[in-house]
Amino acid sequence: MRQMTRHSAGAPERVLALDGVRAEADGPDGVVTLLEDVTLTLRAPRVAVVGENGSGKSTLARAIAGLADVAAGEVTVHGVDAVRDVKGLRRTVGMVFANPAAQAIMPTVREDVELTVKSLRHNDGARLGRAEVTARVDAALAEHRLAEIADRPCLALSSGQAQRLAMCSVMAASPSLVIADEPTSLLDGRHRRIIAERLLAARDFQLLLVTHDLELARRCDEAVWIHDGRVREVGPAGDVIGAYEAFLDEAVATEFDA
Ligand SMILES: Nc1ncnc2c1ncn2[C@@H]1O[C@H](COP(=O)(O)OP(=O)(O)OP(=O)(O)O)[C@@H](O)[C@H]1O
Repeated sequence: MRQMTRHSAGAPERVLALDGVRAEADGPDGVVTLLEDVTLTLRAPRVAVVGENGSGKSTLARAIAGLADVAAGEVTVHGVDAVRDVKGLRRTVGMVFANPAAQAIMPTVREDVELTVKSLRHNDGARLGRAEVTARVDAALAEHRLAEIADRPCLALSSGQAQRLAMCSVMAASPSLVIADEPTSLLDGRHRRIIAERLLAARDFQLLLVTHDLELARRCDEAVWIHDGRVREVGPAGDVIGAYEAFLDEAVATEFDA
């Protein structure tokens, strides 16, 4: 098989860097700041993002994927300017959203995966041949245990099946950064473990995993704790998750003492 342009050969070093990032949104009472002064340099292959509800984790993920209003600062994803180079970013980043129902574009499962595979190019810019597209789609469907429901309408999928399809379509594009926002939240026990193992075992992309599953987060190499729109801690996953758990224990204890 020929080398695909989106695989890592000749790709820049996998560094995810944010420098002084402020993200904003238009609220009912004017502009609100969702992230403030976020500066991070992440080189680890698997990075977890943790923090309480509303702390800014999804906003951080969206800022890296070019989907948030970055009002100040720089975001660089594997050498691509994520604020200005939308086309380059599309080739580099794959994002699995927290709400997978919003992610499927095409009528059926197979067509949705096929849409992604058809967008791939060989190093020389050539499109994939029909047989190659079919082979890749079949392989992706089998890998994500979707082959049996390949011809089912996307709108008829259960939440967990939709989440697996979202993951399959994203992975089929061979992005060098996969951002997964709560990718296992809707899955049953078996598929939660399968998807988690696959994400953690992967070596052909950098993973940014937004999760409330602290056991999963602990298994990443590095972690970022977001608190109130700012980076509270960043470092080895065990250390950061330990500090976050201690914070949660204290918060819960205070709640019951009051
Ligand atoms: N468009 C918007 N307008 C106003 N506020 C917003 C907007 N988008 C997000 N927010 C607010 O920004 C904060 C951060 O949201 P975000 O979705 O990033 O949190 P999160 O850490 O991912 O939370 P969760 O764990 O609940 O998914 C929240 O208080 C949210 O209500």
